[in-house]
Amino acid sequence: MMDTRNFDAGKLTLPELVALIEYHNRRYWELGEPEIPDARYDELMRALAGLDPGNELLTRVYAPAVAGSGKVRHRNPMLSLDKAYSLEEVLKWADKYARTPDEPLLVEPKYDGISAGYDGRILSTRGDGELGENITAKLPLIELETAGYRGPLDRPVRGELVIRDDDFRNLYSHIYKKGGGTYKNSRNAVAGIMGLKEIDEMIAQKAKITLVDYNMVSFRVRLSELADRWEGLLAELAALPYPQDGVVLKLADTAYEASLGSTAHHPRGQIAYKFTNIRRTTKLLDVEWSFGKNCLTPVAHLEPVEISGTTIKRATLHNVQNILELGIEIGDTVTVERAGDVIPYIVSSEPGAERRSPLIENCPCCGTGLVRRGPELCCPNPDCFETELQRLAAAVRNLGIERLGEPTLRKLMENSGVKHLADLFELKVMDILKLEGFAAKSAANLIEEIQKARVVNDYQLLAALNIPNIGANVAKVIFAHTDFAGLRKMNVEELSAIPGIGPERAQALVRELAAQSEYLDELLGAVKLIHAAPEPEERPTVCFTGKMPEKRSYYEKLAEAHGYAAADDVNSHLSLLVAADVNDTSSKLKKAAKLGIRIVSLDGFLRELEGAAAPEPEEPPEGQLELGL
Ligand SMILES: NC(=O)c1ccc[n+]([C@@H]2O[C@H](COP(=O)([O-])OP(=O)(O)OC[C@H]3O[C@@H](n4cnc5c(N)ncnc54)[C@H](O)[C@@H]3O)[C@@H](O)[C@H]2O)c1
Ligand SMILES: [Zn+2]
Repeated sequence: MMDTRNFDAGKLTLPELVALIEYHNRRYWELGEPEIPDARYDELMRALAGLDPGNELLTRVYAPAVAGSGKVRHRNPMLSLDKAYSLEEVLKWADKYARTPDEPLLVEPKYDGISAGYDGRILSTRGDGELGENITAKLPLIELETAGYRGPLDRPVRGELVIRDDDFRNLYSHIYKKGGGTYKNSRNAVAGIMGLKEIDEMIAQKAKITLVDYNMVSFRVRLSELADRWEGLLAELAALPYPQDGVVLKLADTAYEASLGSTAHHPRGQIAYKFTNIRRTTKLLDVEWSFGKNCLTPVAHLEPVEISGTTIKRATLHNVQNILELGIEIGDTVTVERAGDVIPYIVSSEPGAERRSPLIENCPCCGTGLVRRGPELCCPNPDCFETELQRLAAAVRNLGIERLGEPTLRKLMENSGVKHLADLFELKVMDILKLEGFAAKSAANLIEEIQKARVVNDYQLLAALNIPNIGANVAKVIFAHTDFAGLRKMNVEELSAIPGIGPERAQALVRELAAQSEYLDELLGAVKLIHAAPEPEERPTVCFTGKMPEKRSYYEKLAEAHGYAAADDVNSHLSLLVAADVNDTSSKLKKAAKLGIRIVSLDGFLRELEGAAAPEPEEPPEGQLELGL
């Protein structure tokens, strides 16, 4: 294979171009790990268009793999967009179709996620443009945003599935995907989450996905004004809290736009201006290992470089595995990406003339030999000061104690013998006054804040134990099934049976609850616990019977996501029996009929969950469903 990164697109032969494009398609769409910036990829596409205008690679529409329940045929194809990389190219496109210099145009954000359509009943992805993937089951996790509305997906719409920048910062940038590593950007995270088969995994990953209507933000501009307003429009769009990789321009006269028709690849009356400056190359000056609550995170120090208006000096390298995979060393030339609001990160590297390894063997704090845990490098010393500080700071955040940041915690640990959360509750105003920078009033306020946190939700306290992958949301799921005393008695098997927990979390919980048992006793003695989670019995119960297209557990989790409790047996307390085949003669069906329990078909139940009162669809050919958009 030729060099896949350093090529001169204009000098490649046709077979070389095709091979390179196919290679990068695979990296981008199947692996979610592009090796080159989009603009470089599009250089290849342009070269191909020059050499072989009829090549089918030019018109093929791709989509990331998602876990759906079947194919959906779009009534109107969902196409891609033609691309431009400069204002000149945009103006050239507009001049071609404008009927007068004042032709009205719409300027919209180019949302960077997965294209999807909802017809009021079925949610599907773009897929290859004609056949999409049915992802209706994921509806409960998706919120619609359109002009003046944010809420459940309750109307037909075509738009982009994205993770809002604020949600990404809060939820996803720290989440580890299956098999290690974090989601590097919002687009990868949407694709990753939508690729999960089990809805409980999505819930456990706190999936929060927004379907933005393409029309939600749309500036109307005359062609004659476009050049003058261009920079201002870009700035205004960039300030919106959505991941974007460009700007979409459309002819505003929809009838005229439609009359121009489409190529097999894109509508003629629309074009995407793609940002090209989200990736820059610079030099890796050093790697600093910063402490986290469990492990060390490598942070790259860079020769300052400007990316879309911001000077970047640091970028995350995620973890040691990522460093090894990138083959990165200090002194290398690195490509840095800053997409949306995400912490800048390094995409690739080229060896520098003088290079040295960024890896370390001993803890920079306590000198203990570091160990690998999955993709991470961790200090195994339970008394390592910096690690303890991070764990305490995380616990303080979980309890929502205000005014107690890392610098103050550091001083408290250094001067007042504080080690754990429980020690904080023992602090007196005098202890705070001893620290530099505290007056009587602020010391008293801080103590008051700390004391307030003694009344605490059980899920906050569990999250404060810093057990890997057991955050507040997962803890809430657990306490919907048990309380703290119950939890401490549960074994791996019982815990794994809780939807959304699974064997790995269950093992970590059992191991850590035992390891931290003494500390936990002390902590429980110091706080007043609130058990606010709903009792499972209060929820309507549902039982499933018969052979279903997906695993039974899948439907149970879906039901649970809608507030049902799943039941294994039919008894008089059951609210609902869902049958794959209502005409079956299973004992569950007979029993339910005898007890007068409501029985519904699986399809009927799924529709109830979606809240759509649409009539039973006619059986479509080859299991394909028609999408009415
Ligand atoms: N870097 C790589 O190695 C590599 C490899 C393959 C593909 N790619 C990138 O993927 C692109 C091809 O993907 P694509 O065909 O999905 O194109 P695209 O995603 O760049 O643009 C088309 C899509 O934009 C979306 N869109 C967002 N906002 C919109 C709005 N306001 N109005 C209408 N549509 C809107 C729609 O989903 C539409 O299908 C290439 O141009 C390239 O940039 C990169
Ligand atoms: Zn250490």
